[in-house]
Amino acid sequence: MEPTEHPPSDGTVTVRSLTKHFGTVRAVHDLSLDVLPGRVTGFLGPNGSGKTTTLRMILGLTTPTSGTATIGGVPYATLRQPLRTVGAALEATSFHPGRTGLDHLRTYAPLAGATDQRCRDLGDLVGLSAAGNRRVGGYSLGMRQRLALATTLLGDPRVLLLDEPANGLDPEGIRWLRGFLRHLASEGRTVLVSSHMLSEIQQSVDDVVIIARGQLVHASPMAGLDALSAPRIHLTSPDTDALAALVKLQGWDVETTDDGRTVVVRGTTTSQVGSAAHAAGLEVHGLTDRSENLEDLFLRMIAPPGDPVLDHREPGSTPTGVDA
Ligand SMILES: Nc1ncnc2c1ncn2[C@@H]1O[C@H](COP(=O)(O)OP(=O)(O)OP(=O)(O)O)[C@@H](O)[C@H]1O
Repeated sequence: MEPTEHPPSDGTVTVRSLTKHFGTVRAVHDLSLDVLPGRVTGFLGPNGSGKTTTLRMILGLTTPTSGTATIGGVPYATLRQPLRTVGAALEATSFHPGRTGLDHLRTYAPLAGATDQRCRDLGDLVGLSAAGNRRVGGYSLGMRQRLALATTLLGDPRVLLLDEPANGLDPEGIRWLRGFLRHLASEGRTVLVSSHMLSEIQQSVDDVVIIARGQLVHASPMAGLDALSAPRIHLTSPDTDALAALVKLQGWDVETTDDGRTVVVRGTTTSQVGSAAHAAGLEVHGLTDRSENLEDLFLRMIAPPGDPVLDHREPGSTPTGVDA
């Protein structure tokens, strides 16, 4: 490797108030986030939520309406050796069908300063060694994804931006990808992986950024999202204030809904709350386990405002910044 143009730790991707309008379509709106080195960050959102547009703006392929995106403190366009700094895979279909996988890597190798040996090593690394001499036109979608990944690594970049890399991979392939992304982050790289499915990436990411309709709805370490989906019990009572005070006294997390009629308790079970209320002589009219799994939580976060089924937001919930 030639000397890099930034200190090794400086692979942070910083997005500030990034906005993109395509005519009347508001693709990305006032988006701010930090993607940190040494971690895998999941960039989640439903179809059309603005993930690809954001990645394209980070890569200087789409001009923002307003806001900034930098890599190691500078815009992509001003990087001296972009392919040695950032490896990006935006789609897995733009390969010449007549070329072999290995020849595809060889075509891009000079731009990234990679040797022929590195092309062969990368083919092996992504599990394409046997297929390296076959024409890409005959590759499955999963094989194309592996080839796209190998291409992003040609310049040994510090930052990887991967748009839906799990698309088309079989379960074994997804498991392989998880380990591979973790390995890349353990080498100190910044790894940003987009997906529209939480279940696809939840086991492989350290941090999670969720967007919907072009806007940030949640950003935290994965553990923060796990904590939000912790058991949740709803209690109704003629005296919610006394009930909330009792629950607080027990050391459980408590919130009261905006209408003041329901106390939401976390970190305990229905029987424990019921017993505590009974022992304190408090009247309880309703005691319901409203726990939700991670997928439900994700669906609720990305639901359109006013969705009758899904839009029952947490009391006091607001978008947060990644605070790892
Ligand atoms: N070049 C363009 N011209 C007009 N509208 C666009 C353009 N590119 C994206 N959009 C619109 O911007 C919005 C965000 O699209 P984008 O592709 O960024 O979403 P995404 O989250 O990547 O979706 P998916 O998961 O389906 O790939 C969509 O409404 C899309 O139709």
